[in-house]
Amino acid sequence: MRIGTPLSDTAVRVMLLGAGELGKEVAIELQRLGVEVIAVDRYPNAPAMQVAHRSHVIPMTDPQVLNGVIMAEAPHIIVPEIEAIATEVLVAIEAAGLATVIPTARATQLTMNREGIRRLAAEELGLPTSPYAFVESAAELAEAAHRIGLPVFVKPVMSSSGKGQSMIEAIEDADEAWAYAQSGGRVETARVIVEGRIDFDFEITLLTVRSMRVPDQVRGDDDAVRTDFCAPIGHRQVKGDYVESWQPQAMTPKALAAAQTIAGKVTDALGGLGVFGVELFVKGDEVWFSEVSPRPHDTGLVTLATQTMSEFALHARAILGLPVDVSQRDVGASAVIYGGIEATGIAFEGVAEALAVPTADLRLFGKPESYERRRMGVATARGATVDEARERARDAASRVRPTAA
Ligand SMILES: Nc1ncnc2c1ncn2[C@@H]1O[C@H](COP(=O)(O)OP(=O)(O)OP(=O)(O)O)[C@@H](O)[C@H]1O
Ligand SMILES: NCC(=O)N[C@@H]1O[C@H](COP(=O)([O-])[O-])[C@@H](O)[C@H]1O
Ligand SMILES: [Mg+2]
Repeated sequence: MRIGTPLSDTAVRVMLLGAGELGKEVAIELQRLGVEVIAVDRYPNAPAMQVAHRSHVIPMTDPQVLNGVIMAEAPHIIVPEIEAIATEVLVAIEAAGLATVIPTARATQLTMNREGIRRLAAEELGLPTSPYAFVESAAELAEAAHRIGLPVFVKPVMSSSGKGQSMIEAIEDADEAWAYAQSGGRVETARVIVEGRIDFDFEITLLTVRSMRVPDQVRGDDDAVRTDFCAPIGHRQVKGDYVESWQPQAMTPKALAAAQTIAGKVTDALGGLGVFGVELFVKGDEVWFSEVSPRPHDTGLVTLATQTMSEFALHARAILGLPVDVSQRDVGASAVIYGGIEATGIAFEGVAEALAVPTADLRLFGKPESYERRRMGVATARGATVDEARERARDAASRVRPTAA
């Protein structure tokens, strides 16, 4: 793709739908390449808005309003960033040839809803997954949990970062899990997935990148797309939200091959260009598909410290049709900094102490409002071993103290 001058007739305009911490890093990478960036989210001063050329605050789940903003801005490329968008609008925009949706409108629609991607992966592609059922009431939930076998995970079909998610170990807890799922989704829907627990040794995100082969003339031809895999990222989740990640995660050659095969099949089926975060459970040589983000993944924040090109740089390059380099340079880790308090305009104490940890770096996202379990920043570090890097990242993160103004 030819890149023009931002804010002129030749500009390449990219619209981010969702302007959180992941979008902020993508926006910075696009800015570096001279792309005009428009950030959209549900609240003002979202992280990516602070580094975009302009921004819009709209309910992105309202089809009419979303369509209006897209029509007014006429972006060349639309980059969905969060699991709460009226994706039917993107389908129509793509069908009318008005913009390229990353990776494709269909992929965005399928992955926005756990039902779409789970049925594609398990029923169409035949990939191994946990046993599952979709239910629409507390009674159906209890019945499904009984059939699948306890413990089960209960999640709203449209949610992310563990919102509305719980694990139940007794049928009596079905009512509470149902109510929690209803309150926690990013979008109002009564549908819930019930999943049997996979007893894994560890879980990974396999960042998978679909990009154009060079030379550029072959654009438009299906064979022109190549798939690359980053080194596997290991992570630890608490209450369905990632708290720590590291790269690489050691695994057997057989498990790695199986992981790449699964990721290849899923991303081929979704199509388009860009980074995908393929979430997998691993036990010995065995691998299960969990879910996939058709965009950079939160656990992939570690790549800011480890790879030649972070997952955000890879996404920016890939969506512009530019070549990518997925090589890992260093062993590293990331650790999340939660708000811990409910307040607006908070301050961060201990930043100097955190950055005094060898190899440590920080991202403070600049979210205008903090709450207990809101991710407000992340610490990264490198090390001679994964253990050393994890220790350093955790140490750095723990030195940062969010405080009310
Ligand atoms: N069926 C399962 N078996 C075992 N663990 C599970 C299962 N489902 C979820 N988990 C655990 O909960 C975590 C979060 O689940 P999941 O990825 O489905 O939620 P999410 O809300 O989409 O989170 P995110 O948006 O951060 O990816 C998983 O990474 C895993 O640790
Ligand atoms: N697991 C998905 C994920 O990490 N998404 C990231 O979190 C933001 C929402 O944060 P918020 O809920 O604090 O506004 C999203 O915009 C995205 O950057
Ligand atoms: Mg997940």
